[in-house]
Amino acid sequence: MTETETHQEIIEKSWYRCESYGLSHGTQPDFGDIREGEVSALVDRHQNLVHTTENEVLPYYENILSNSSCLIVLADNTGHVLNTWGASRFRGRGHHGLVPGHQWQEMGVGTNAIGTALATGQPVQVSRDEHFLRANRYMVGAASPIYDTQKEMIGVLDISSDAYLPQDHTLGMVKLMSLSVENQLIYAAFQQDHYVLTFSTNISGLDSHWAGMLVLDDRGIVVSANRRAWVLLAHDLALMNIENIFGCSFRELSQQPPNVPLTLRVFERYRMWVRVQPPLAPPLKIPDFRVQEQTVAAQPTMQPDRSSARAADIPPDVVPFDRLEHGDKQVRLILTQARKIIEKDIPILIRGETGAGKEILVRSLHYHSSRKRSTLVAVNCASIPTELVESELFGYEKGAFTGASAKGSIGLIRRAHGGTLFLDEIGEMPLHVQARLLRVLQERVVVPLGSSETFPVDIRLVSATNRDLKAEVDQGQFREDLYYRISGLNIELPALRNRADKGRLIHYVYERLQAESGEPLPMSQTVHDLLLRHPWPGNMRQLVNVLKIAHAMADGQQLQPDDLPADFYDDMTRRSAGPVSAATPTAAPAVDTTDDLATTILNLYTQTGGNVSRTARLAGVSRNTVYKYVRRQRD
Ligand SMILES: Nc1ncnc2c1ncn2[C@@H]1O[C@H](COP(=O)(O)OP(=O)(O)OP(=O)(O)O)[C@@H](O)[C@H]1O
Repeated sequence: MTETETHQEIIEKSWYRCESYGLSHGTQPDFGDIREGEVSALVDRHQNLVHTTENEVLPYYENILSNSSCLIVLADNTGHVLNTWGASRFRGRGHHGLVPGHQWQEMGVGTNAIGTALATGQPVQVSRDEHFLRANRYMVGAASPIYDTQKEMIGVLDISSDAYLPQDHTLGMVKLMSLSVENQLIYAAFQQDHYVLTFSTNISGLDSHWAGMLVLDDRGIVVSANRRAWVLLAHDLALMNIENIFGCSFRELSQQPPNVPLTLRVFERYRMWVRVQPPLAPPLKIPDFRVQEQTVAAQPTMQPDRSSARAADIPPDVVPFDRLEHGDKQVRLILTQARKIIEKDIPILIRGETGAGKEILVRSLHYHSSRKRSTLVAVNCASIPTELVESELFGYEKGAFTGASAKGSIGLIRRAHGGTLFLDEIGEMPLHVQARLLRVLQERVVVPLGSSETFPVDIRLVSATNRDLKAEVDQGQFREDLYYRISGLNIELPALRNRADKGRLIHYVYERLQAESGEPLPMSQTVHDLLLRHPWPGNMRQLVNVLKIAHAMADGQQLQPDDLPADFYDDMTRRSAGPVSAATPTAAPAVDTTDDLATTILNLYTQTGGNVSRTARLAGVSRNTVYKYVRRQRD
């Protein structure tokens, strides 16, 4: 939505969308069909958000809300209701659909406050006749999205009622409540060991949810900020030094008593009231140059896990360590080794085919290490243009070269200070950059481009490659001394097709996907067999993509072979025509056993109504092979 859009335009656009979804005014709402057991798993995954709303925000509105007949609804960012509070009269109308587990996206329910706020990313009020479906026209709703510090929408807060709601008042209140949830999430994540600076144009605003909020580490670097701060300061705040914002030294600011606000000029212009709250507990270590915390309001998307870290705490891009392996002894061994080594000052080099899960492994390793509170900086050396690799990695002084930012840059290596640096596709690093990296690893200091100053760094280094680096050393394309520096522990992550736990791993990935989409879908035995037999040249990445496509194609029905994409079968045909891949000389045969193949072919043959050509195409075998197995079955 653009800022200039009127309310009427927002509603009209939403109605258009509803028409394009094939809805008509008489359509009955479709709230999705999440099963009862899954509702509690859904709520569990968002317990931080639910808890914060219930305990930190709603009590402040109790007086106002207790006299009205409205219902407060919290939904996640897919429109699933997580919880409701308030009017029992309204709540009593069981048919209204505002109950945990029901999904309020426009696609199923038409224009409505939650769904339209989700679709536009903006607060919106939808009055009775503005609902697209007649079935919803008994109510009025006002909803406002909730964002995390990465500006990702994590949920929606809504006030709905079947009685009259004063429009401005209710929309204003729900906006304020969503800001309040955002602020509370930031507080909860940082107040223990960070400085929290609040600022506002007037002194009374300091206590309101409209105040800007900056989270500072103990050097005065901004590590997080609320949405108001971005609006009020209109600046890229990440990693800025507070001195550059308020023109006042961090020492001075941090020594200011928390209950005595002061006025300062922002960017040497506007005056603001500022208050600084020191950490509740003094920091144990001195972090440096941290990027924005990923833990704030992170939305875990996985099933409850068995690991020591609670699933609800694990960010969505981290696979719990004990879910990386599901019964493959080789993988278990390398995981055990890597977990021990990451705690020592020994670099790890991971070799593995593309998409085998190298980065996922590193994220999990970092997250389960003692450095989890510090930053993991993942750099794909192949994706940075050659001429920029050096400045990106090592940083630069202001004005170090034409086109350099006026502020200078600290570079990715220093960003990982106190944490982990992951250099993916290290084989792609140009030779002159390799020499510079070697010096950093030997001397443990970074010298930015155009500078003579040295900055000490404390990093754990993990590198990854899908090339044979030893061979590259022999050919003079990779420095031998660097090779030995980065390969303290050398591990090989096997290709998916060669993993002994392939079946269980496939199921785990599928379970994650179902949990993410909130739409459970059984998988037919034939699909399961086909997945097991596939050569997976793109490994885990390809598996995830294939499953996502199949899940979308299945339309809520059991996954069938026809739901799998065409190139999935192309791979199988290619494999049956020749060796799996030249890059995997040690590859085990992709077909697990002849029995599996026979079962798959016979199942497909039955499902296609005895169509030999389709069976051959779906199974990735020749027509003769199909005849052979069918005949064998008959005899
Ligand atoms: N153990 C796992 N469990 C669930 N999903 C996984 C796992 N490993 C990998 N994936 C999925 O596969 C995708 C690719 O994994 P990842 O990026 O770690 O591969 P990679 O080996 O680093 O690839 P490349 O060599 O291309 O950089 C991930 O985004 C994730 O979706």
